[in-house]
Amino acid sequence: MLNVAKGTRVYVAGCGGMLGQAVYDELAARGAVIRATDIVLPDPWLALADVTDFALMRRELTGFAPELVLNLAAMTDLEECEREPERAWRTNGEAAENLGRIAASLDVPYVLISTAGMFDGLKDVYDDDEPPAPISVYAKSKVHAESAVAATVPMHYILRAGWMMGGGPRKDKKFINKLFRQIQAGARVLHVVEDKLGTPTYTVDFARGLFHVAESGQFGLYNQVCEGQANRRLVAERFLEYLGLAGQIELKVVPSDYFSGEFFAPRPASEQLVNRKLNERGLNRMRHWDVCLAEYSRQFAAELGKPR
Ligand SMILES: NC(=O)C1=CN([C@@H]2O[C@H](COP(=O)(O)OP(=O)(O)OC[C@H]3O[C@@H](n4cnc5c(N)ncnc54)[C@H](OP(=O)(O)O)[C@@H]3O)[C@@H](O)[C@H]2O)C=CC1
Ligand SMILES: Cc1cn([C@H]2C[C@H](O)[C@@H](COP(=O)(O)OP(=O)(O)O[C@H]3O[C@@H](C)C(=O)[C@@H](O)[C@H]3O)O2)c(=O)[nH]c1=O
Repeated sequence: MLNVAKGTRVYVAGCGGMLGQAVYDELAARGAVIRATDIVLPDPWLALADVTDFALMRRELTGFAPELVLNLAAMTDLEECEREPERAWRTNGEAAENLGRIAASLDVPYVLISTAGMFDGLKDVYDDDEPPAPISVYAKSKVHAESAVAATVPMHYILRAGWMMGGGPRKDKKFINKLFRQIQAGARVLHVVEDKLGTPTYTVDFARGLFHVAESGQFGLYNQVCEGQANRRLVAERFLEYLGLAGQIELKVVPSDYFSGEFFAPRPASEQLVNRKLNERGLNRMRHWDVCLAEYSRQFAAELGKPR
């Protein structure tokens, strides 16, 4: 059985983003030998490698001789995916499949990160075995990745995350940092939707859980989200509270139509997941999202105190 510890060789594609930071930190804490690559290089421990270049990735992986391959690389801006569907398809779909094939040819396990956002949202909560019904280019590309990897890579783990929170003010590209940037710019009112339901997922917990699953030898597809469920308004409310700004900044609830210009990609009304399989197999290491948000918010509170 794989034990990710001192000296274990781990290749991480797409490690320059939100989740990449937490994965790198976890691997570094374990003393693993890491090759972390991306197309953006915000840190010196990253090297350049584009996952859509099959020949390059084959050289990368063969040369490094990993014991485990993680693929975090994706286009995660849903609007960009709608605008550039071919690039989204190549990056999120085809490249995920190709990396899996290379890992399989090297006879090592492959971890692919997938998303809660691949359902039509007509149900309230989705467990691991619900058939996907993607409604956006992003979601369709991720469904392709899931099914191709499941069909062609024997030693695969596919882990589905929900609304990701992580990476801090420097790397977080999603809801928390989008709110924070408005706060930093002096907003006294934040407009937030209540008609989108999801399961926040803290990258720190996700990374720890990922290695726990990858060490289990129980290959397959898993939902891996924080405990509890939420809507965007609730997350914003708790975030303001943890920043000590409740009462100072107004939260105005608006329908999703309010954002139809900025966030024009279709998003399901619900992308709430439950970790049924992780629970059944005793592999669930995820805390409640609110506990995680309290912890995560400290990075933003510290930033508020700094001179700009
Ligand atoms: N963020 C979220 O809310 C969620 C994310 N996920 C999944 O989690 C995984 C990790 O994403 P996350 O860290 O959150 O998002 P990020 O966008 O922060 O990280 C993804 C990284 O992949 C990079 N990337 C894009 N294209 C390529 C390429 N061709 N070759 C190599 N790297 C590339 C991105 O660079 P660049 O910034 O230039 O695009 C980025 O640095 C992804 O598979 C994503 O689909 C699942 C659910 C929710
Ligand atoms: C900035 C802002 C957004 N919103 C809402 C509108 C919209 O529904 C949503 C957009 O925020 P985000 O960009 O964080 O969310 P989004 O792009 O929907 O996040 C998705 O990312 C990809 C990668 C996934 O895999 C999905 O599962 C999902 O997590 O938040 C507000 O309500 N108020 C605001 O001030």
